Amino acid sequence: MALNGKIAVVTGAGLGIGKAITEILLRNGAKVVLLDVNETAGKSLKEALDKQYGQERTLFLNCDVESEEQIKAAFQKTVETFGGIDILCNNAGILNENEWERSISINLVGVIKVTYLALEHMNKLTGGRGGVIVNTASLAGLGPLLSCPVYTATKHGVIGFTRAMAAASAASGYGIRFNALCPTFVQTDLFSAILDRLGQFSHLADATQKYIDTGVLNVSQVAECLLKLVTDETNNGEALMVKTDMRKYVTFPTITQ
Ligand SMILES: NC(=O)c1ccc[n+]([C@@H]2O[C@H](COP(=O)([O-])OP(=O)(O)OC[C@H]3O[C@@H](n4cnc5c(N)ncnc54)[C@H](O)[C@@H]3O)[C@@H](O)[C@H]2O)c1
Ligand SMILES: CCCCC[C@H](O)/C=C/C=C\C=C\C=C\[C@@H](O)[C@@H](O)CCCC(=O)O
Repeated sequence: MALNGKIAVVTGAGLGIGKAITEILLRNGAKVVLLDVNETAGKSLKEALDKQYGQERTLFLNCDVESEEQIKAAFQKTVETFGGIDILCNNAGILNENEWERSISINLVGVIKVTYLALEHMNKLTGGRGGVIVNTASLAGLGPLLSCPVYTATKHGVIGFTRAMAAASAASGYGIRFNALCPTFVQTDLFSAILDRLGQFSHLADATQKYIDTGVLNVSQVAECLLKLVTDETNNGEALMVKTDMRKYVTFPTITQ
């Protein structure tokens, strides 16, 4: 998929991995709608991007992925402004074992809500032009992160949802590819704040450090892998594992093996 003229929506675009995803999509020719609950971060990034790319290439909308109403309004505004949606990056997420229900609501339910509402605009069977949806999961979606069991569960759910949607889309003719991005630790605000977010598992901070010692990515390294999942049209139903020393498409058990 060439990105020139394509319309992308990125959730959690204001900071961290979402900001890097936004920037790499812009660099490669897409127009990007930035959705974030953090209005300050979103407006600040929009201001900076306007100077670099012009005001017409981006749109910032304050949107909480927990709110169906706000998501609907954001997609309506996106279609009114740019004419459609080709790429969706479900990136917004939190890590907070103290607020585990909210973690589920944002990391998993939010991905499902945004995906289902985007289908109304992207699905070829309902007048859309197809495209690609990439969900930011995590290495914790492939194996347990012992100090964050609910976060681990949300990311396992994101990968399962992504792979099932990829199969459903292919079998139904939606014209939409679905892929999951599974990075290890990445230097962002989420990562920096984790010692206060482990809740009843705070005693496992030292054990967690042993995982962290395997390496920490920068956001640009993650964005490069996102670009691959978006542009390589052979990628559907993939979970791309990203570590500091390797990238690998994960293989999963199948019903016949
Ligand atoms: N940092 C890591 O180590 C790491 C590793 C693998 C995967 N991830 C995942 O990457 C994604 C981005 O994380 P990050 O590290 O860039 O975090 P971050 O905290 O730096 O940025 C997350 C962004 O999402 C926004 N956001 C949070 N809740 C939201 C909501 N309800 N609605 C809309 N926007 C919301 C925040 O305002 C923020 O701008 C998350 O899904 C996270 O689970 C992070
Ligand atoms: C404490 C910071 C949390 C950041 C959250 C972010 O999503 C990063 C998670 C990073 C690592 C998770 C590691 C899990 C590792 C093991 O369970 C391992 O079995 C994973 C399986 C994949 C593999 O290494 O082959």
